Amino acid sequence: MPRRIAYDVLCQVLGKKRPLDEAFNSHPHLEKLSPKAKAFSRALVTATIRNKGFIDHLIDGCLDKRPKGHARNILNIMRLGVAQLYFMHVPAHAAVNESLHLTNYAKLVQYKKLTNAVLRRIDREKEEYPAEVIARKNMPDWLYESWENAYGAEVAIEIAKAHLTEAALDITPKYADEAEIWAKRLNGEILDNGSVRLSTGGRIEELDGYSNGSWWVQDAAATQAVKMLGNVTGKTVLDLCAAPGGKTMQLAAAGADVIAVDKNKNRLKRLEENMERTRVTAEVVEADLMEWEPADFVDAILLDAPCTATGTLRRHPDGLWTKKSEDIRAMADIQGTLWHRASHWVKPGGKIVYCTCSLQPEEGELMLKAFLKGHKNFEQEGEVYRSLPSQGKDGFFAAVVKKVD
Ligand SMILES: C[S@@+](CC[C@H](N)C(=O)[O-])C[C@H]1O[C@@H](n2cnc3c(N)ncnc32)[C@H](O)[C@@H]1O
Repeated sequence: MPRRIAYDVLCQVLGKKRPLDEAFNSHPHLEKLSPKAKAFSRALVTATIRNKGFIDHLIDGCLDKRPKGHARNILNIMRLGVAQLYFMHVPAHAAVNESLHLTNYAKLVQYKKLTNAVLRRIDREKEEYPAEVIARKNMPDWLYESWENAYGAEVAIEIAKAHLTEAALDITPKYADEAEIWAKRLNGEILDNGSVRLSTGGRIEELDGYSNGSWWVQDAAATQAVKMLGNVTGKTVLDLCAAPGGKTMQLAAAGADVIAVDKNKNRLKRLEENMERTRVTAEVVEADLMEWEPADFVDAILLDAPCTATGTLRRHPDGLWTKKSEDIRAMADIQGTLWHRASHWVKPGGKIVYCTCSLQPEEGELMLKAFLKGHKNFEQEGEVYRSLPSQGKDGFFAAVVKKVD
């Protein structure tokens, strides 16, 4: 059963470009699995997607040509088999036999012999590959080349290598001076920005301090944007593209009067739940920022714009295969429009922090350059913030601009 679910989810993600979290969590038979089987199923499909480029390289080496149409799904069975052999420490006989059973489930029994031959050959020829080789093969060329262009070859390969493992779990304590307490209680370490990095496994909801809202999950890099606004106590801050509310909670906990705007109802529901749990308040507005406007000017704005999210692929490796290079231009257009609209809503002397969790300069450094060129009534304040997964944080960009008149 766990492998069947992994197979179904893999077909959904690679075939239908459905997000992994959504496809996995909505699988109709998920609740029939024990917690252990559920964890195995999730780990298997994630390892397969994370290492798909390398796995396909091995499979392609055993095939004259890839099957077409529905038969293409046999590749997904082989992929899951190779992932078990290479990345899941499953004994070879179990990985192969379970994959052969899957051919019945997938109505692809005519490929049983081929699947057996491919998996046995890959197991026989199994060798240790350098991390660089696996990492590079896992990255689509368009994406890897964009990082080479932006950060140079040495950094690009380090970024790719960072994607071989899952990202750490960072939490933001509601009160900054409680970082030490939570680091001790949750067996974590305090990072240079004040986040606590957890080594504890298990369900987040069951960890000490979660249910009473003493902290929330937020990558260390993502905490930077709010900090760049400086002291927000008593200031009215528009939190644009706010859901599910990581930065809303940060702003509200720091004493700002927050107006949190987002157009996604479901994500706003999560924002409301998050605020209730952490006992912070904000005015919540469900609206499309392409049309909505605030009633008054505000002291400051945080624009956490929608983006390609190529900085969070360690957590969401499905993005490697669901995103395309054309998405960058489309996102940059939206980001430019949102930033331009926001530029009308801040008081003179007020600041806008623009941020994205993308590694693409078009959505970060180049977007800032274009904004400054087109908005002479704003000037950049301080240095930009740019983090990379190779530094152990999500890829993130943030810049502050100030309205000068
Ligand atoms: C990067 S996420 C925001 C994360 C959030 N700031 C946090 O810290 O938890 C981007 C958000 O932009 C929202 N969004 C995208 N386009 C929008 C629009 N035109 N109007 C309002 N919200 C939009 C999405 O619904 C999504 O929740």
